[in-house]
Amino acid sequence: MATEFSKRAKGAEVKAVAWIGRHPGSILTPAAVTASGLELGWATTGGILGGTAAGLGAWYRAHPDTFDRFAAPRMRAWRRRWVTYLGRRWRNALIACDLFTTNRKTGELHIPRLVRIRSYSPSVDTLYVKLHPGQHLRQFEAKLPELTEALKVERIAIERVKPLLIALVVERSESFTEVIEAPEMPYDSDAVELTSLYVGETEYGVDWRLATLGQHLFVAGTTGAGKNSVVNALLRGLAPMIRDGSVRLWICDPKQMEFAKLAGIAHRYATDEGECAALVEEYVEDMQATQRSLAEQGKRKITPSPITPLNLLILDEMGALLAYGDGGTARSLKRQLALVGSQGRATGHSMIGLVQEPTKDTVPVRDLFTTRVCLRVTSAAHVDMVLGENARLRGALADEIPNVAETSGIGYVIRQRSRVPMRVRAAYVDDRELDELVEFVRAGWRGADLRVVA
Ligand SMILES: Nc1ncnc2c1ncn2[C@@H]1O[C@H](COP(=O)(O)OP(=O)(O)OP(=O)(O)O)[C@@H](O)[C@H]1O
Repeated sequence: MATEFSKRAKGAEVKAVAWIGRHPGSILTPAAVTASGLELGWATTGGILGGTAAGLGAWYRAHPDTFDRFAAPRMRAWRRRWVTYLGRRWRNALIACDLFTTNRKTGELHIPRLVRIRSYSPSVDTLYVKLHPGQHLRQFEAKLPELTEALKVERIAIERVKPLLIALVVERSESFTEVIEAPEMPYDSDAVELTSLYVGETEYGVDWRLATLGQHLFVAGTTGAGKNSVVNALLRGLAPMIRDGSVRLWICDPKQMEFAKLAGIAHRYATDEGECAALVEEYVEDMQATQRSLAEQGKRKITPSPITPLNLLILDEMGALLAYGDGGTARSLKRQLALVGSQGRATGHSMIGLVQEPTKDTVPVRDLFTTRVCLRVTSAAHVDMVLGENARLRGALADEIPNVAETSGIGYVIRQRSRVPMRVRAAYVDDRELDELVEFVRAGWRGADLRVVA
């Protein structure tokens, strides 16, 4: 560095010019407003500014989807940059945490600079930070608890982007502090919306809904993360259709814990590895029979009814089924699941796969699933394995969810259109509400051919 040879620090005017070079908007925006005021008149300029604000307001009200996708993240990032992390606050936090270097000759402090802020969601910001030579990600890692307090945020995670560039993923606040109540069960099958079933809430304070028809759902989360609550919330929403035989449950339950309650209302229910393999085989045969029947009738897809039901295959402990079994069974299971993944959507054969830990055995099949949910996991690497590349960098801090009961059911999904992670919480279905579901279904049971394999 040139400054190593001189005791003088860079001039303030040089720093100011460099700063303006990095933030051209800070000069160009006021300059454009002034030029417009002088050229077009102040009334016209006020009108343009007011019109822009009114336009944004109208967009916000009329089209929440596109506004939240395009405008909100940019406006939020801008506000965070200039209001929340502006100058002194950032500088003081890094000095307090000892995260700077000092020029030995001039005594000048080199504070890592915030080069970019992305604010994909209301509760998470990603801060791209340029390090100075001599600094390393490890120093930041060691100081994360102090930095979290200094910036007054909930949690910070860290990623290396490239040499001398790191990203701090800052979770500003916890969106979910209360347990979300189990959804009501609709009474009539007609009231069930198969493409939009209530599962819980999102960090935006709106319903978190998932489709079952035409979709395959993958839920990852360590033990106690609340995987079952995602499934049970969906099943409560489907209750009348299960009762009427328009939805059939095929359950592989090696653990025989919570889903054991559902054995009595399942079309097929299996526990050990051999039975599960037989169940999946039968499920695939059912799918192929439906394919033939659709071809004969010249139809492209089914409309769920007791004659052509939606068949929901629930695989608990998918990792155990795919990894620990004898090689031959696991291989055949993978082949069958690949068939369901690629062909089941038109025939009304949907899968829900639950895994405790994404491993090399579960990762290949993961791509068969159209919707993926990552609840609390034990390793940072698991997040991208479940949700896709850079999901953690964009704010999916599923490995940072504290390992306490109060966080069960909290996780992340990728928003379909923007590919940005969204923090969600599943509603909690307790034992009594699960019993209620079973009773409701059994009371008016019209599901044909009830047979428990276990
Ligand atoms: N959505 C939720 N909201 C609040 N608490 C929940 C939620 N889901 C689960 N819990 C709590 O967490 C506990 C563990 O949940 P659950 O057994 O569903 O986890 P899991 O991920 O299925 O674990 P495992 O893989 O061991 O079965 C539950 O007994 C309950 O107390």
